[in-house]
Amino acid sequence: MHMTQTIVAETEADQIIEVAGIHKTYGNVVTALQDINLGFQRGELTSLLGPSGCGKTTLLKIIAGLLEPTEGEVRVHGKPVTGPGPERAFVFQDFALMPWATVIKNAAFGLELKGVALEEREDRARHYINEVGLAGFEDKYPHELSGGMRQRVGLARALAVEAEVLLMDEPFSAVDEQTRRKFQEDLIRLRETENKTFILVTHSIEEAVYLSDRIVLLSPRPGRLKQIVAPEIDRSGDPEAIRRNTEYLDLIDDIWAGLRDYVE
Ligand SMILES: Nc1ncnc2c1ncn2[C@@H]1O[C@H](COP(=O)(O)OP(=O)(O)OP(=O)(O)O)[C@@H](O)[C@H]1O
Repeated sequence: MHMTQTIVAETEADQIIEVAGIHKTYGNVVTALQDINLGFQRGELTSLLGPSGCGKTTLLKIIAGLLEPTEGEVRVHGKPVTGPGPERAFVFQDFALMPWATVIKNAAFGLELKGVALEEREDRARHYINEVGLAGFEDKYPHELSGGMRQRVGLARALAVEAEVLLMDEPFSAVDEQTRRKFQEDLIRLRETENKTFILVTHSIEEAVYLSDRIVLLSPRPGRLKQIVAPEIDRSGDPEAIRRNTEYLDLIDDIWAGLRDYVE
């Protein structure tokens, strides 16, 4: 009895985001999401996975407060979301960097908006530029960087404002395979060192299994919760060894078998 109470208390304390009874209809015609109920814990990386058009991006934008649900609500620390907030940072797929500003200025931009003084914001931005593996590129401009590097600047910007929740829409889609792998490894490390809550949309089963504490599988439109999978993969070793790990490969097969019904 005592133990049960303790567990409940811890769960509530660590739950940052609650998605309650979300429905989303676009223009009274397209039902994108139906009856979505989910909780997100501190320090956990969740992937939203499902067939094209099932509402993954819609759900992410509703959590971000960029889109209003037709029914239901999202609560952050128990408070209903009415728009974007400082505890949630959306890392845009198209990077949303200012082309005329250097990496450090771009990374510090969120802090500038918050009114943080120049020296402090550049110190913090520098710290996160380092964290995302861009040390030495502080004075470069976006056009001098590769797609993957620009994406890292976006991530550094989100980390610098000290948002608790990082929302990423297909963060690895626009980069080559090598960059993608490196970025995935960095994200696993960041999740451990920063204790942030990551919610990301992906199309890749491999990526979801490789990165996630939890995978939320959505059904085809209207997107409903199909299954929640919690991969128990030991990620402490060599990243290449993880990709050959039988548990990792079996789980990919299982999820693929479940999704296959929809795509065939
Ligand atoms: N602004 C909009 N107006 C009307 N319909 C929309 C709008 N945005 C999205 N939709 C529709 O809602 C459904 C869900 O879209 P959403 O982009 O959330 O799916 P997704 O799972 O992220 O798709 P994908 O994997 O292809 O990126 C789709 O059928 C899409 O066409």
